[in-house]
Amino acid sequence: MGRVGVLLLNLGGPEQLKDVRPFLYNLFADPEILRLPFAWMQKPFAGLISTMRARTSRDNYRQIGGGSPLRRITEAQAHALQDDLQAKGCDAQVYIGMRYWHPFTEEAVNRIKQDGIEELVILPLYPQFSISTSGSSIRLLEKIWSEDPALQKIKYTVISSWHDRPGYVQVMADFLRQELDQFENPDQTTVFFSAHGVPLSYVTESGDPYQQEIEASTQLIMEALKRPNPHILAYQSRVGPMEWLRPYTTNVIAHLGQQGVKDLVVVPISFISEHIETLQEIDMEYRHLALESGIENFRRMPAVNTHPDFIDTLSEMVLEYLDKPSLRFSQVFRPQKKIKLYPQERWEWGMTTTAERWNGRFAMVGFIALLVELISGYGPLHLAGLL
Ligand SMILES: C=CC1=C(C)c2cc3[nH]c(cc4nc(cc5[nH]c(cc1n2)c(C)c5CCC(=O)O)C(CCC(=O)O)=C4C)c(C)c3C=C
Ligand SMILES: [Fe+2]
Repeated sequence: MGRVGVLLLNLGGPEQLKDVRPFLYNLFADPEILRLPFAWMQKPFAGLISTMRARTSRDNYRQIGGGSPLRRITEAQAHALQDDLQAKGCDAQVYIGMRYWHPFTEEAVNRIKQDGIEELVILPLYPQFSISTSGSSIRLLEKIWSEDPALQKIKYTVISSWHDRPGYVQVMADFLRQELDQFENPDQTTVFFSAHGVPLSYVTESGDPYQQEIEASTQLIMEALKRPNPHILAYQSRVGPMEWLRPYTTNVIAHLGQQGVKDLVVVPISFISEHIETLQEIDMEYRHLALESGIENFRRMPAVNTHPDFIDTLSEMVLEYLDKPSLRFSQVFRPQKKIKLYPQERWEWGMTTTAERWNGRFAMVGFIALLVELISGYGPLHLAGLL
């Protein structure tokens, strides 16, 4: 076996309040997160939306100490995984590649190259695959690989999804059981699985397997729990005006309260590390909503973070994939079709409907450009980095 590397992929999070806007810009500049009909719109829109969201987002990060703990936890996971692999006889180097903040994926790939890694296991730290998370990171790697012949010499494999790995399911069930045992009536407590949402069209139009994988994980965890608790699944963290996967966590919590549910344990199903969605959204916003709605005992299951059983699952997975035939970037799920936001049109001269429509669009672009400048103090060309 040549020099082995493991590349952990994650989203990244702002470490300080001043990082929030540029972090949001990176996130919204990704077409896998925010889909626009024309590529040239992406950067100006990312500038606009990141500026508009920055204040709310900063307030939320302020409430959890002024930044995301994601980097610290992912680094601790990487160290623990490296030690565990070593203990199992595999001398691997573990790297972290974040999609939207430091340490960026590009930095990790440079280190992998410098270290002369010959065999690489690529492991997204999202148990369930989504176009917007693992998919986006893998697309980026595919692009970096296609531009660098030195990388093409590395034997790599991708673990694109691990939502049904028995070790992951078991550790989630064990964590849930421990949390339930804190209640007076553990078997009657309602188990509330809360997953990060995605826009509905990702699933219905692009075939994102995310919802199906979330539902499968939920089912498997309940089976491994071997308890009779009522359980429900909902989706949190909706951003923007589009419809996202339903039901929404906020609606379900309020409804359960109205129905007389008193004991509720929230399981953050799509997260394996603590971050803003667990520490602020669930622990603060949803707790407040639950108590207001009549729920008396509200607890949240902690994320598995660096628990030895979880790290053991990760290292077993890495060792297994080193022995398997490799999964190439091109074999990872791709959207079945790009969402068409605008119908295809054929140009006609004269005062036709098509001309009217295009006039309207150009006027809208001009209006948005004006708004961008008013809100951010920079023109769209500045935000796009062209001036
Ligand atoms: C399974 C995990 C995640 C999915 C699916 C996902 C999709 C998704 N997210 C946004 C928008 C935002 N996400 C933000 C932060 C954030 N999201 C995830 C995970 C998933 N996102 C993580 C791990 C984080 C980082 C958290 C941290 O601690 O810093 C944010 C920024 C925070 C905020 O302002 O709320 C946004 C915005 C979209 C649009 C989307 C699917 C298309
Ligand atoms: Fe997100």
